[in-house]
Amino acid sequence: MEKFIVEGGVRLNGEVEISGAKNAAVAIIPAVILSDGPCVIENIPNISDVSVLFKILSEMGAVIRPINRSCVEIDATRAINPVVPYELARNMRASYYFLGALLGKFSRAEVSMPGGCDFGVRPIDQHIKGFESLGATVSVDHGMIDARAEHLTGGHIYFDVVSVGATINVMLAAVRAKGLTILENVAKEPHIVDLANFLNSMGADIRGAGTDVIKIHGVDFLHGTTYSIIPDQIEAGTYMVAAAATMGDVLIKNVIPKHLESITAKLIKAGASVIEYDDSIRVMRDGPLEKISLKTMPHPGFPTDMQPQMTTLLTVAEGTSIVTEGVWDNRFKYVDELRRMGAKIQVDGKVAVIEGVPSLTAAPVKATDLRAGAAMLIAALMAHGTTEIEEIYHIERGYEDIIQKFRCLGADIRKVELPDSVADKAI
Ligand SMILES: CC(=O)N[C@H]1[C@@H](OP(=O)(O)OP(=O)(O)OC[C@H]2O[C@@H](n3ccc(=O)[nH]c3=O)[C@H](O)[C@@H]2O)O[C@H](CO)[C@@H](O)[C@@H]1O
Ligand SMILES: C=C(OP(=O)(O)O)C(=O)O
Repeated sequence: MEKFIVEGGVRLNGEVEISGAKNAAVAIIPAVILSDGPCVIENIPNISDVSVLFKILSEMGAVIRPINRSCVEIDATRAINPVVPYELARNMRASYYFLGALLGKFSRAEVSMPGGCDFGVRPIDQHIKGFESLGATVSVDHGMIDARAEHLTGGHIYFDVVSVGATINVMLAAVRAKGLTILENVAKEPHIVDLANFLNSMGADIRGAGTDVIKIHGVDFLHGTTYSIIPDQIEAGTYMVAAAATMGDVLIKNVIPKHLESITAKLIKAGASVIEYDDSIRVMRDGPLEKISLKTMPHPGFPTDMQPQMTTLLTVAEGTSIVTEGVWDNRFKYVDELRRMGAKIQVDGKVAVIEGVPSLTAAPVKATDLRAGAAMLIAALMAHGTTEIEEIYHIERGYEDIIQKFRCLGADIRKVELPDSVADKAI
């Protein structure tokens, strides 16, 4: 068992470099299957979700050649087995992008139901609706999703809900389909635009990514490409909140400030100072935190993947803050962990009412999911005393070198590995 041990109370100070975006990387890596040539992908984050995707690709017959720490060449042109093994796919959400990519290339895909963070039900009806509109037949049996078609043809799909995953999956399937596909009510997140840019760099014809309507003219051939993934909006936002939470002064480098605007606006409202540069952003705080209200929304609204970090910051704001989760039904599970640290939070369905306390105190806590884990780290940095965080594998799904990055900012954090026998006795 591995844990993080954090001594709280240090003001973060210095510079941190943001890695490539997890949620763009996990779409772009499966998308390489669509290419008729090898692709070089730069700015790949070194996180466990990416390692799992590489394992899946290798098992399917692709050749992955590391060029340096954040750059690989992927040649998926050799025999690709259109079945994604259950044991790997169920570990993460984005494994289901192999459905769209395999269907788009071979008109056949068999992929296990995906895993990912547990926010209650995470349906895939909109993905299925999209595939069916392109002419595929989809069935779900024994935990495997089977999608197949004679050949895919363009379709007109109006999504019932704005879904990042469905937008990406149907885009992948449509890129080589015959004719025109129109997707309406699509997600507009930066990673949607990044995937479209990647596919277009291989010769796809996708227009409108980043707006509500995406139009895709199917093409017969996609050539290899070299492409650099955008910086991670959520990793950057996490360090922004950590700087504000610890009364720090941190320059966050390799970011796209436009992607951070909704986070910047809320931090300023809560009492932090934020200065934007071309590709970096500086966050400072030397006064008290003030209560705010926020609601998470699809992009360009405040991102749900920043909700736990921001809620954690507000535990020590003066007054009562209100955070409404507008995307997921059940994304406040981590609140019980914050309560162990002295936070005063009442949750009623999708609304959390946070009554600010003067400070948090250290306690043993666990990461209940990826961003909840990041929130525990922020809480631990704010708290008096030594906090131990368990189940850190969630955090490692999406944050590259998080310990080293926080240490460079002055944090006192270490990772310890307990032999299972010691861990068992401790339970
Ligand atoms: C790998 C990845 O990129 N994960 C992100 C992606 O997840 P993911 O792509 O799974 O999230 P979606 O955007 O699809 O989900 C948004 C909402 O739509 C609903 N829905 C979704 C699909 C569907 O077929 N039917 C349906 O009803 C969901 O229950 C949820 O309430 O976007 C979420 C919302 O920004 C983020 O929290 C996740 O970090
Ligand atoms: C929820 C997230 O990821 P996933 O969809 O991969 O579980 C996330 O990145 O915060």
